[in-house]
Amino acid sequence: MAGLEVGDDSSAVAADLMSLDMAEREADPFLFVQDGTLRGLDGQGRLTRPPSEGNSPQREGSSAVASPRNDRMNLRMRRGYDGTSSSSWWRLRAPPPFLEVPDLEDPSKIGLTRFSSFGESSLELRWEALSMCSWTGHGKKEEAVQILTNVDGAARSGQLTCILGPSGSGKTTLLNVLAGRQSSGQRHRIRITGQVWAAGQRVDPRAVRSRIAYVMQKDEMFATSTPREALAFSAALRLSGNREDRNELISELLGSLGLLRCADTCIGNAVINGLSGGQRKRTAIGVELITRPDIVCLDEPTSGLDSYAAYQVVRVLKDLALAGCTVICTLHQPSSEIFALVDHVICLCNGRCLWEGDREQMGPHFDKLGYRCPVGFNPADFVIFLMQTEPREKTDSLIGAWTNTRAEANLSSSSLPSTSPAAAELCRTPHGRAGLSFAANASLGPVTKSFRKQLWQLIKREMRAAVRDRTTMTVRFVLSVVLTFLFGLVFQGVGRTIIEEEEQTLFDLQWSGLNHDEVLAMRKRKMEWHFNALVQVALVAMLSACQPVILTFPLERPVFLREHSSGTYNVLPYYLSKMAVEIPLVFMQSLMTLGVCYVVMSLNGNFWALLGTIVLLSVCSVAVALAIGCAVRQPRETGAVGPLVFVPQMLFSGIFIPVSHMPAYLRWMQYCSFLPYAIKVLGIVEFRRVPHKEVLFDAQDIREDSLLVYIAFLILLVFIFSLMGIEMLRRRAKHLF
Ligand SMILES: Nc1ncnc2c1ncn2[C@@H]1O[C@H](COP(=O)(O)OP(=O)(O)OP(=O)(O)O)[C@@H](O)[C@H]1O
Repeated sequence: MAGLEVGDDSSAVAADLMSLDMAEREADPFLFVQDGTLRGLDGQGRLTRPPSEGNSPQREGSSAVASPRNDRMNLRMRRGYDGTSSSSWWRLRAPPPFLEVPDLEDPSKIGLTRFSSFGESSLELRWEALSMCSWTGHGKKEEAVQILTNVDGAARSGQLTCILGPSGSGKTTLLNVLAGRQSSGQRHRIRITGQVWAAGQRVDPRAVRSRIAYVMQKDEMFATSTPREALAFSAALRLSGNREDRNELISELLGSLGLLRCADTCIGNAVINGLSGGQRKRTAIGVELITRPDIVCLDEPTSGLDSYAAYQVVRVLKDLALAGCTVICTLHQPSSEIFALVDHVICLCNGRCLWEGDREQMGPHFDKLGYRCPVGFNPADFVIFLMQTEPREKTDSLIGAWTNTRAEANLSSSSLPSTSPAAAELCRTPHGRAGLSFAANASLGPVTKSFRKQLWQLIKREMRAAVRDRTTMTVRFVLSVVLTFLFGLVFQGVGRTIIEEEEQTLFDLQWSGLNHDEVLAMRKRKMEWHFNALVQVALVAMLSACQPVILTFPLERPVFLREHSSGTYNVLPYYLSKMAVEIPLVFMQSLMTLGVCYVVMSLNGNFWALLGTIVLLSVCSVAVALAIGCAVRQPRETGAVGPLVFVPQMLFSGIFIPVSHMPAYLRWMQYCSFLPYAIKVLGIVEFRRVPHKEVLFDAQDIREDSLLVYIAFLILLVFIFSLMGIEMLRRRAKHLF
């Protein structure tokens, strides 16, 4: 933004404004002075917020109103600078354009104004002798892999702590353990030992992880949501308080993260155009910051970003730390600018701590050990390079030297944390800026919302995604239309022919030169064609219902896992929301498919009964597709496993060979196949009025009196596949952390 320069004739005012700076800019995100320039007026040019109350008694009740006039502006400040309460007007030079939105994208101009609602937590996180061991292989081949060995360290509030180290040194593992996101135990074949202390008390990070925000390396978010919607979703499900307070917090976060300009742009992904990498990362951070956590852990927040975008992200983290949070992140290769923002460094090498301390101390420490960082070199690069290029014995001796230094320091220190076994509640003490500027939001605390609220928020998001995701919507309906027309034209009028022929007497047909057996054989053949037409309708319904789920669910699953791990919602409402949005969509698809086929193929059965069957079949197909998406280890496997499940459905549909003619040991598979049941129901509805239908029914193993059993089986399979999906999703979520 263009600032307001204090004119030469207003040097006294400049001095006043400069003195105003320190207190004001901390209290009011829209007012601070930098290099003699008043910055941060709102878009209307009004300074609407009073300066901080309580910081300075003589400023109580003061206010400022600014208005542009030509290239100058008048700033009137009603305040008691000199103990009086007089009103004064000062002329300030205002370079055009004056009415400009604050440039929150520029970190240098935001500085201390960010995260004003984050109160100071004065929380120190310490860890001692953290070790993690994992077992791989089985039996004689079982092997223990030591991933972390006796790692000590600390991270303080108000500081940006960075875990540095080469690839595979254990940075992510350490961060996961500290954030309570590392599973352990017999089942996971992982053992974690050591102690973690927060605010002077021993804690199990897993028990307090709702107070620890964790931003994963990959930005897993709904591509069709905007940053504002993503934050609103997170706030609606994770915060108490009323909507106004939540909206205020969201606006503050969007501003603090520099996302105001793109707040209403889709986040996007590889397929959908959207935010830049840096904006996406800042959105991911914002989603986790919504609960205003005490501790924020970020895994490689700069990976995949260009140097400036990476700088912007780390600048945000620095401001978050300055606002009072304990911020810990892993960094792979920080640039000099980024490294200059870091306060505290933990160097990991082969799962062990090589050094830990304030950034300024890093150079002198290695210098003392004979490793001087050349002038102009990035110290972070220098140390990482050192860890990778020095022989193992050297790095081991460096680690040993650091361990000894630390042990000596510990012996001489009497400030060891208390050993109370009770898990400390990681709670923020609202004082300082938090109390001043965001008192209204004190009511916003992290909560778990009711099942109904979770379901409603999830359905809203799913519906938005379904409408906005044009590609999937196109695939959904174009696939149905193309296949429907193709099959419709191939089987054109198949239903009418059979009825017309039924109306002819056998006698009439025999006049055409055919004998009785030939007439019956011809009728049977035509009935089979008619039946095959129904099978094709069912196939179109089944494939067009499962395809969009197979396309989109694998991409969404990591989002679910992230949100579930942060306690945003549970498995059941998530699954039900997917079903709740899919059912109306498959209903429309089925209506379109059957509507066209009914007319073009001249089908005879009751339209609504046929439609009901097609919808039930489609829902079953969706449930199976979801179950596959939940079951596979990697989302991309869905595409390979899908055909394995859907192709055998056709085998048991009776078009190729009746089930009764299949080998006995394969026949059980028909009970797991939903397509044959749907086809049998369709057959019964469609051929109800057709004479000699028994011939077809016998060939296809269809029993007219079992209609309700077939329908019940279909409904049962929907439930079974849904339960399987829910259970597998639950296991996946449990296995993650
Ligand atoms: N659950 C596990 N079982 C076995 N080995 C593991 C497990 N988790 C991590 N490791 C191993 O521990 C080492 C450290 O992994 P980690 O992901 O923490 O490294 P990193 O420093 O974050 O690497 P990068 O910078 O490449 O992400 C690696 O060799 C990894 O293969």
